[in-house]
Amino acid sequence: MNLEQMFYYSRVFAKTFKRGYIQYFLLNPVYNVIDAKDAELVLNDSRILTKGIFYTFLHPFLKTGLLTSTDKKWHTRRRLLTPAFHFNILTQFMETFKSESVKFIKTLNDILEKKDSNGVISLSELIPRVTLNNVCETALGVCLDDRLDGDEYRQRISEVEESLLERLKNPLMGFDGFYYNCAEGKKYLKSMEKLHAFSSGIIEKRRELLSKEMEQEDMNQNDVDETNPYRKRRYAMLDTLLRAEKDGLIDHAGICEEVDTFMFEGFDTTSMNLIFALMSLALHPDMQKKCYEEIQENIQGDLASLDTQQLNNLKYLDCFIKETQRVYPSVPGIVRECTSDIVFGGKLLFPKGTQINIHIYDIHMNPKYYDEPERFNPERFMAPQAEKRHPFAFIPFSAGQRNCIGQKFALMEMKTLLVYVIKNFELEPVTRPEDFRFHAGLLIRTKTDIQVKIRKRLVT
Ligand code: HEM
Repeated sequence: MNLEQMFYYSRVFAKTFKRGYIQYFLLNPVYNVIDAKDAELVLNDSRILTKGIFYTFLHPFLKTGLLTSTDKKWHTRRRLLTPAFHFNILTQFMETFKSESVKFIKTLNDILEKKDSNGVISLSELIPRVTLNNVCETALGVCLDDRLDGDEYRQRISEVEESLLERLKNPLMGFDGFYYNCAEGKKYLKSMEKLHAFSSGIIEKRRELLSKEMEQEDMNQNDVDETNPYRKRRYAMLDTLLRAEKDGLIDHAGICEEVDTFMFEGFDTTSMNLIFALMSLALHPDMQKKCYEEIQENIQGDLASLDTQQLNNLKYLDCFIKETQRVYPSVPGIVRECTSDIVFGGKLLFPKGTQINIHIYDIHMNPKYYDEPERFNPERFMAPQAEKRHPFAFIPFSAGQRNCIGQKFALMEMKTLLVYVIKNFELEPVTRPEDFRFHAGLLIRTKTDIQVKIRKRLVT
């Protein structure tokens, strides 16, 4: 079975079985969750915080950073890193999100000015550059340049994903002994070297910048939060880790695994979400118009003073992004493993080793929670419809203790870019959902290049 068929048959199973169903992977039972009630039981259960076997395939790349670690290590790291995503820190990132958006608008204008331009742009090519720059400049505090080539990094990430997908296609490849002796496994380890060299370059650069900054500031006097002088000041993600290293709370290897994790989790997820949001805006001119009018109503003047409060006032845009995440969830499924025998609701026994595959995609497409689930309709996220819905029927960022630590970051970043694009351009469709098929993988993927046509917006 190829990866497109794998994606397709998972959907067929969901429609056929309606509640959960069981399969086997590498001799372990896999319980497939396609209902919000079951997802709630699993995601809220503190006995099931360990990630599934599939995540061990990522260990040579991410080692055991926040995404892949478990037990005490995960708790300690999550506690250490949570303050780095506090609202006060995120608001400081607005300036970067805005300047990256300005650069993106300039790129689009340059494309339009080219003599033979027909205004068609490849979102799949352009958007990942913006999101990788954003995560590097904010969470990691480093600008990409010739020494740190973002295009090369993205190329290596695609190779890693391809090698990992080979393991999904062929059950024999699931066994480490077999995989790492095959050409595919060797290629995977080779790509690792380049990726790790890239993240080490980032850490080295930030270490240099930080020590200069620390020399300049009087730590004892300035190391407090202005809003509460009794609390320690918060730092962005990599600075938090470098400071924790000084206090002996993490070592260099630990910092490397977290930087790899945040780069991997932080840019492609947001890219896919933005790509499908822009495609959906192009496909639905009426919704695009509503977003534009809302922006005009709430954000007067130019966008230089755009702030988080103004973004929060854009209620329709928020629903539009949610609907994009429902129909095109960047992470279509997540897997947990039972590390002991677990009984659910007094009747369902999951033996130790059971993999629990939570199909976010199928939960979002479940007609029990969404009328005409295939129809793209942002209004379904407005009150009172949204309030009546099961809270686990919409889980693009997962939920419970191991939910996405970067969700507020991602939403702020996406809203900022969308406001800039909608204010400056009108979008027309080029790629339509019927032109592509998804394939199974870590993220929602299609082989088709996703394109839209842009036209400069005439201010009326
Ligand atoms: C639209 C964008 C995003 C989506 C849809 C998304 C989705 C998710 C999901 C579903 C998970 C759970 C994964 C699992 O259990 O296997 C997750 C975890 C995680 N995400 Fe995100 N994510 C996004 C953006 C980000 C960003 C921008 C960052 C960092 C800057 C980030 C960092 C992480 C990390 C570190 C974890 C692991 C958390 C833990 O296990 O404690 N994500 N994300």
